[in-house]
Amino acid sequence: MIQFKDVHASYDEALPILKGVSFTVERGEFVAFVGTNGAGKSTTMRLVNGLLKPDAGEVLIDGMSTTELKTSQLARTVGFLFQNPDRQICCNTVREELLFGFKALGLAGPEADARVDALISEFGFDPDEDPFLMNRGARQLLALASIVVLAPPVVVLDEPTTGLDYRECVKVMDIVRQLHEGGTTVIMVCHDMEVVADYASRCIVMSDGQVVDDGPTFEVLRNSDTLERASLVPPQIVAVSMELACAVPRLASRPVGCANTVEEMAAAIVDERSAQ
Ligand SMILES: Nc1ncnc2c1ncn2[C@@H]1O[C@H](COP(=O)(O)OP(=O)(O)OP(=O)(O)O)[C@@H](O)[C@H]1O
Repeated sequence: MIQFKDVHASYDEALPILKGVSFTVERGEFVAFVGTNGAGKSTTMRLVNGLLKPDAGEVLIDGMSTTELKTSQLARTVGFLFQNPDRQICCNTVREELLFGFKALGLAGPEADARVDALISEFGFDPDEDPFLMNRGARQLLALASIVVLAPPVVVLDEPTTGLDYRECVKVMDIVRQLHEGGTTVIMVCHDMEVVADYASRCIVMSDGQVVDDGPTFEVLRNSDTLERASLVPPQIVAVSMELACAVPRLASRPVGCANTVEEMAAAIVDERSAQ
């Protein structure tokens, strides 16, 4: 469980970045952090993995403050995918890259080798390929695989789909979904509201270093005040159903005015037509 209690944080104490952030993420949740550029989302992620410590307040991981936990202890609990995979990749071959985390944590050995080999075949990697010659999507997959292989109970993903085409995005996010279904807690910063809507069950909205909304994803993404306050554009189907409900008030309580997905909207339109 991850708990932020009235957390204040900065890179330079004269310029506060987080201004009293509080939330709790329970084991097994899939939470998306959204908000405008500079809202403090990545800073919040750096506090989760202990790269940054709070100026005031507390960040607790399973009840232990990150100021007391050693970096190596935190690294075993929280896997971190950087926004740019090139900040993470440092080895000359895919196999070495996947073994790197085990070596850094002092866990190299036959079991680690077996896990790496299994993952290489699962992801379809060439173990001898130079990661720096792989394309952007493949490097992102490798960076994600280097976390998955360590099986941390929590993964933090800072904009995992930025710079990926649709096919690569689905591939990366399907792996994240499988991780979550296997019991991993997922915390993700994401600017793509379609991805947020498709994968996260809870959404925390940040603006100017504070949490301005926190709740089930579609409740948050259908809240006009939140959307305006954090300059968010909802997923297209949500936008269409909200527009319909606004333009024709009787539709607000009908499925067509509440549809969140393509499937729900298609079924709602069929219902609406057969009710006429
Ligand atoms: N390493 C750093 N040193 C100094 N200031 C920083 C550093 N990283 C971020 N900041 C500043 O902290 C503020 C919050 O940045 P942060 O990256 O947390 O926001 P964000 O919500 O993740 O934005 P984005 O969506 O653009 O990544 C910004 O004003 C940013 O310039």
